[in-house]
Amino acid sequence: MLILLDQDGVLADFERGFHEAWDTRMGNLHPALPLEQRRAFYVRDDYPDTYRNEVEAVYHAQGFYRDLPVISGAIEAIQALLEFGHDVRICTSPLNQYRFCLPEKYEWVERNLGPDFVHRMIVTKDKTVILGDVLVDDKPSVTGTRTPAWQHVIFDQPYNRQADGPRMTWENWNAVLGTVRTFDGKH
Ligand SMILES: Nc1ncnc2c1ncn2[C@H]1C[C@H](O)[C@@H](COP(=O)(O)O)O1
Ligand SMILES: [Mg+2]
Repeated sequence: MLILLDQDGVLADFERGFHEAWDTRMGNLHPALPLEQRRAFYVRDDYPDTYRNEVEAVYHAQGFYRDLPVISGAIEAIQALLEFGHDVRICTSPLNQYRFCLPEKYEWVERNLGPDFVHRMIVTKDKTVILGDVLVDDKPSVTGTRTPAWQHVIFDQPYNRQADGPRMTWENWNAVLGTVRTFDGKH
């Protein structure tokens, strides 16, 4: 299978990175919301409007994307997927404020998956134009200009539990991906 893996919220722990950076900068005024209480996909939508600039300043800051921790189990699962013979690519959308986000996404992949994996990165604002059998993504609804070729498998996070469809974690990935149909109609 051609497997597209989203980066933030699937491989890189955006939530933990945000939580720690927010508590360092702003914790004395408004403690970070515990992950289990996050409900909106965009973190800014779970904080009071008055803090919108401060929320954005956290993930616009230099070093934020580069230093995100790895989601537990992701690296081992990718190695296993490659050993099974799957074609694994990272499919990620940069922020419009791309100055630090874009190069740091590449740095993150080089640091955590090795320099060869950088060749497997697909950076796009519209994931629906990318070919694949499956897109594993934490966003509850991935939309764009086309009808996607891939099947969306939701990577389980507290803020996407309202969405229907197959859900994956780095514990159950083998069973969930086993249910995905490929372009040829084969499992
Ligand atoms: N939970 C989020 N809140 C705010 N912004 C987010 C969140 N998750 C991702 N983003 C931003 C930052 C990323 O650069 C892009 C999407 O990245 P992707 O690798 O496609 O998940 O959106
Ligand atoms: Mg994501």
